[in-house]
Amino acid sequence: MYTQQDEMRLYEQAKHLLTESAGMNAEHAIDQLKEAINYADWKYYVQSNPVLADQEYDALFKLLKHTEDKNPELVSADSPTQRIAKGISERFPTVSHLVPMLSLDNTYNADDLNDWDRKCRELAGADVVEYCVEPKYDGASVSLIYENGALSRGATRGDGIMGEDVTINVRQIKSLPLSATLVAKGVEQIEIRGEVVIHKNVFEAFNKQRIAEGQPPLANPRNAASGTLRILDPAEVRKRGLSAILYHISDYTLAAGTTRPEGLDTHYNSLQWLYNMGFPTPAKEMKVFTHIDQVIAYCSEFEQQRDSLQFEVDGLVIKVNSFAMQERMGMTSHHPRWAVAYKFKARQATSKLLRVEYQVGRTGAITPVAKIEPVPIGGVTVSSVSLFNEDVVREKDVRIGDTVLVERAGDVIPYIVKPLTELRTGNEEIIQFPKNCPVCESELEKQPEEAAWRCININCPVQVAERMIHYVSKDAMDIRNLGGANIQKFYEQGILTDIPSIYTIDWDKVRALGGFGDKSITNMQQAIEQSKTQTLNRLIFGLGIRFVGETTAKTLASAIMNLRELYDWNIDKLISLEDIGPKVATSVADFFNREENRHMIDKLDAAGVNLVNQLKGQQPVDGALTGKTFLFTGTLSQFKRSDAEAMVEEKGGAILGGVSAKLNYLIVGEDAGSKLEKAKKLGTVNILTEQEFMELIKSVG
Ligand SMILES: NC(=O)c1ccc[n+]([C@@H]2O[C@H](COP(=O)([O-])OP(=O)(O)OC[C@H]3O[C@@H](n4cnc5c(N)ncnc54)[C@H](O)[C@@H]3O)[C@@H](O)[C@H]2O)c1
Ligand SMILES: [Zn+2]
Repeated sequence: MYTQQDEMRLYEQAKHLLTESAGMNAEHAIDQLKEAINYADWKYYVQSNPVLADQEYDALFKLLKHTEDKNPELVSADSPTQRIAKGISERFPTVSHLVPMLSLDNTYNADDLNDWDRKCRELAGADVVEYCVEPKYDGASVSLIYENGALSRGATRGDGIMGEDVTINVRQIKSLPLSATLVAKGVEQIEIRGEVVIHKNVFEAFNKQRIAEGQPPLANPRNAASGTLRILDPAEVRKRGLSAILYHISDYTLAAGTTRPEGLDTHYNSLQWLYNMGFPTPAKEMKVFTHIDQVIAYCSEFEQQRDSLQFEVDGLVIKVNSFAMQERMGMTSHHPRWAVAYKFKARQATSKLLRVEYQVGRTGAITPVAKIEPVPIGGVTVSSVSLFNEDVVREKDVRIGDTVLVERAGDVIPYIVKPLTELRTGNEEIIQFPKNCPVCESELEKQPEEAAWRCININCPVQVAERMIHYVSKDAMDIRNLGGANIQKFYEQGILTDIPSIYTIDWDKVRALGGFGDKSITNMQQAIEQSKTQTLNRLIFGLGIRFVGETTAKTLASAIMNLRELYDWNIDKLISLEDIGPKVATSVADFFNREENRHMIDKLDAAGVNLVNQLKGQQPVDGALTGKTFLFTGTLSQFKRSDAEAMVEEKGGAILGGVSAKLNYLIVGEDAGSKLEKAKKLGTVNILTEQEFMELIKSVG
């Protein structure tokens, strides 16, 4: 349909229109906009592979609408503002909708909503209009027909008049009832509309799989849902686990002599009515308000929770609640006048990848960072995006000069969803990973089973600084006041050189730097002094041995009396400890074999830092949990893992490093993996949720 040249030209045209359409002659602007929007629609609806971010598309659409409003004589019947997008592929038979399936009008802020409310009340001829507000699910719309109580047809929206008949795929959606007690209510036929969606977790797993198979990841759950709904193999559709949420009754026929079922008077009641029959509707999520101010307040409140929802929601839909009023208000050829979408702040944008920089971390791992043309996304300007490691660069096949789709969702750091390969000119450069450390020039190394290239020079300046920052961090030696910024500064000035030098800081030099008051110096000195008596496990963690996290550090600490004992531990002996596998054992043995590390430990010892396990040899705490063993797995949401472990230990319980016959309790958070599986297989472990764990702790007092 479009050649690659067309694609490149139209993309450039779209970008150009977004920034420079102001001075254009209206007729020319309209032609260009129509062309660009038609192209974006085709990519989006037919190929399920958008080239523009939604807000870019919406901005073009608005521009077209605005230009046409000012020049009504230039509006043509084929304008995207006059119809629903082209959404029909040739894969499925087409069917007509009983009632046109329209799009929604969009609003982006309180002003837009106020305008809409004013128009609404005018059209409805009422001072007060009741509004029903519900989530705008980001998926693919479907129309379902139930005849004599049974699901008889499922269709996509298509162009709004005709859709694709995807009945067989719709039947694979487990949350949709194949039959319902409609006949008993006198309903012979009903058309219900809703959104086919994909759970965020399912989407993530699906994209991982695609990447593993060498395919580009999909841009968002919406494209995944609409793509899946149009796969030709129903078994595959079933496997992908689609869900559906129904939000509208568009048509119904009653059996002769039946009166309208109670509930079919307002939107709110109709969705409750469906819900009570077993249909998945937003019955629990929707809210009714009588004033637009309440609607506006609810919209901004709801936007805050967007990340905690199971499904992607890109806004809220506000609907006039009364069916009689809806009828009076009618629709345009594009959208009903009685409903409007309030769209959340955009999270995606397209930009150009300018170059790649390489950062060196504490363990020497090299992280490629893409520098992109700055773009605003969700309220901040993004110009740097991590590419994580070489594998990710290769999997996504991003190149310098590529146009890339960037996403920034909530607290998640921005990432590149995909390069827009259809826009390549041929001048893009494959990203060449450096062979040498960008800081110290040492040759980089990569273990076959690892994703990251590393600088293994222990004296590499960035690593030295990062190691100190880790050493003082809260979960390690907890030296407050001496944070990352100070360490960086002292290191640059030669006041700090390595971890032991923290204990021999020349405070006169610090004073000479300026900017440090007596109080802040005293605070730092005290915190450093206190760190000398920290427990051995914190010291081991603070040393920054690769693969040694807080839990492994505890395991190691509790196996010894003095840190130097580890000099003699070989890999076999280390593996005999709970939760320590060959990878960790090799790293630990290697660390303690190195002369420079032993030298560092000597210096810490000389500075008075505790190397002894003071807890060992003491009677274990006698508490309600004495003799009981615990392990935490998955992402905990109610408490920090280290705090929960401390609670167990305070009551005499022990933390194990892995699942074995010795384990009594496994506490599972979100996304628990192999440990949970193993515990289930063993059958002897008590598996607790976080809530159940808290109850257990409370019950033992
Ligand atoms: N990035 C691109 O290149 C590109 C191209 C075309 C379209 N788009 C995006 O798609 C939008 C247009 O698509 P659209 O016509 O589907 O409009 P839309 O997504 O803005 O809103 C309409 C749709 O919302 C859905 N919806 C979800 N929850 C709903 C609820 N509770 N009640 C009613 N409807 C609900 C329905 O499927 C309905 O058709 C554009 O605004 C743009 O954001 C993007
Ligand atoms: Zn280096």
